[in-house]
Amino acid sequence: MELSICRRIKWRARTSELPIMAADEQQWQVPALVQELSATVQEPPGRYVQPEQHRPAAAAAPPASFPIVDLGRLSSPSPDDDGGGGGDEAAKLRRALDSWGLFQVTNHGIEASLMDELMSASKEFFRQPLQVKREFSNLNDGEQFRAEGYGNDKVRSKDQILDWSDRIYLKVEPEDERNLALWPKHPSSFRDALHEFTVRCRRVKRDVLRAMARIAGLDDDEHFIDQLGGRATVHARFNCYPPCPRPDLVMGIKPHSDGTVITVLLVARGADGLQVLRDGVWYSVPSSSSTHALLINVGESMEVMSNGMFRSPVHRVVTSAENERISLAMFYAVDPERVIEPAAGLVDEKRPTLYKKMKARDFLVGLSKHFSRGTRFVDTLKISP
Ligand SMILES: O=C(O)CCC(=O)C(=O)O
Ligand SMILES: [Fe+2]
Repeated sequence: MELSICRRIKWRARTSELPIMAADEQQWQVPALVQELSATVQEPPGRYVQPEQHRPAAAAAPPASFPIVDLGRLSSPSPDDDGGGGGDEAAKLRRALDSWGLFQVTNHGIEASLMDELMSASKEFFRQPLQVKREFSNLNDGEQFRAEGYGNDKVRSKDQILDWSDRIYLKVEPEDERNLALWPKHPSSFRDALHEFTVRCRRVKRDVLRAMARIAGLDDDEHFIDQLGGRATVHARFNCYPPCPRPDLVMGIKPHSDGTVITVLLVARGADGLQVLRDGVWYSVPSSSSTHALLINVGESMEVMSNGMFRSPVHRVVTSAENERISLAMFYAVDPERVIEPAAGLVDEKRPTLYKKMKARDFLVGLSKHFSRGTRFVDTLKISP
């Protein structure tokens, strides 16, 4: 009884933006949940307000040529194949990789109904009362942070500007008892839909990585897939961006590039807000819900493995005063015990090794530090010519 009251008090402290108290030095590490703030405040608290130079000014309109790749055609080479596999689609993918590092895929074989079901189950999860969501909190005993679970990202310093979003972060592969224990049990459709989506996404990842190996000119189509290793991890990150009374002041997620090999992104119907940086300009990524396309973006591990041939794009999410945004990012990462390094086939006299190699486990540690600062970890691995 004592213990449960104590936990409740800690949790209450977390749900309102209390001033930092000397009596509780750790208070700043446990900020409010943004859903709670969204329902109660007229102005975002100071910790969420970006300095003027980082606020989201209006983004440029998306160019009409934003890349869309037909995955079915990409993975079944046609007679007019140019050697890159998948004919026209491979050429489109090559252009997408050279330009944006981010593209939509259609004809990916995942039913629209499964995608819709997973998005509605996620919405339903976030809509539940706090005490239900709390069962999956990413805080042990209300204060000890762990990556998996429901809540905020780790707060690393008192002056860190916080993102206007809450998230559920789950390890979906390897799918074992320990990881499954952290998956939400409510709503009842959540687990089944996530499991099914995880299984169906494997093929999407495989086909994209094969096509990328061919485009890179590697002898072995399976190179990038093999580099993931036997104990490769897949994390699912469900992002919830509640409406913000001042979208001009905050970031849903601050600029970052993903640390993955690739990320597969599923966005709920009609949810705008994702932007990608190119040549110093922010572009809105078109919302793809009507076509049930998936978005794919190159991660920093791939940037290293391809020796800089495929660049990982910096992206961010801006919020809206009216609409909530829900998205799911599936992060495909290298087995933590393996080393991430440029493919030997992509290193020669003309193109020397551009990135230092690093054990995937250490890479992850570096990444999470840089994520909270809004800087690119992969830049620290660059070898100057
Ligand atoms: O919500 C989105 O569309 C993007 C999310 C994202 O960039 C991430 O989770 O890494
Ligand atoms: Fe991202």
